[in-house]
Amino acid sequence: MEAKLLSASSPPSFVVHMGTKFSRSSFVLTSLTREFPVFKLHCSAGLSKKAKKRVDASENLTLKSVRCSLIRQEDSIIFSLLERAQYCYNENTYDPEAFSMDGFHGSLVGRYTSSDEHPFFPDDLPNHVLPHLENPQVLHPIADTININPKVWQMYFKNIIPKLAKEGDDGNCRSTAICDTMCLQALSKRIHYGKYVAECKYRASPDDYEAAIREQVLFMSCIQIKPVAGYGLMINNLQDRDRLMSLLTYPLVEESVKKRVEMKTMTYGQVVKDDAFKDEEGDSVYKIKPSLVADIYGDWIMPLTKEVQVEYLLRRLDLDGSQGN
Ligand SMILES: O=C(O)C(=O)C[C@]1(C(=O)O)C=C[C@@H](O)C=C1
Repeated sequence: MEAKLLSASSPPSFVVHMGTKFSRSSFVLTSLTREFPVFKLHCSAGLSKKAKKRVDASENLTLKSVRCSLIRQEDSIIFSLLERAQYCYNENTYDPEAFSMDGFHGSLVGRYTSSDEHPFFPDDLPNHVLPHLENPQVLHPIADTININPKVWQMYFKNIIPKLAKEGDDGNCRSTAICDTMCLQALSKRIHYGKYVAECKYRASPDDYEAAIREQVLFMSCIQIKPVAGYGLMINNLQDRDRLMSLLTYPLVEESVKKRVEMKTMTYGQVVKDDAFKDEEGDSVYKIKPSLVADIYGDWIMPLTKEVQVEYLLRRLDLDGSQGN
């Protein structure tokens, strides 16, 4: 991958070019505020008319296979966090005024066409560069309307970066932008996998889920439509309100996820060179605190994954009674 840090005058921004043999495209990181920088994606190349239809036939939708995918994604998340942790906060990365380049309009190789990728800026998407890869429709079509990336973005810059990156500036704005992109994409993908998890759970126990979904939808309509007259009904449904969440929550699985990511972070993040890299007591030195990643999973990644599951399930039944797949 060719990577260059460029800058634009309109709008001023950070840019990473990613060239492939098919196209030359790039990625722009701009910032509206210091806390919550803004990525912008553009792409100029178009689809070839002769391109063959590409279909992904590899899907295997069972809770076991989806959980295997979540486990594999832990590696991407841990590695991208480890990469990001080597740089300081680097405020300039997020400052649209810090660099400028006349007439630049950046773009990134076509992403977000797959059902397991979610754009951070859906209104500003580039044209596809590569022929579209069709995924089998395994989710209810309502899945396309669920995108909680604004929360992922906020969580990353507000809750993860301050704990992950040292304060200060080491001048590596380009690498910082690339690492942020990798982290955000890995986190977003993992969290939105909640749609697949939810679909598996629904298919395994449709009656239980349907009852819990209907109760929750009823509870929500009570709050919205009859906050006072429906008070008694609300109290009854209050007990049911969390039924959907408790149905899809597996505390033991969550504990083992946290334990596993902590162990993986110890393994992948251990500084392995010679004794010089051990601290005074001779203990191992880690690039990031292993418990930090376990905490990020426990406090953010798994709760947001569950939020996606709830969002999906609430829309999974349409109220006319017709269902998806
Ligand atoms: O594995 C599941 O059943 C999931 O729903 C995924 C997940 C997770 O985010 O890792 C979320 C909720 C469960 O309590 C356990 C794990």
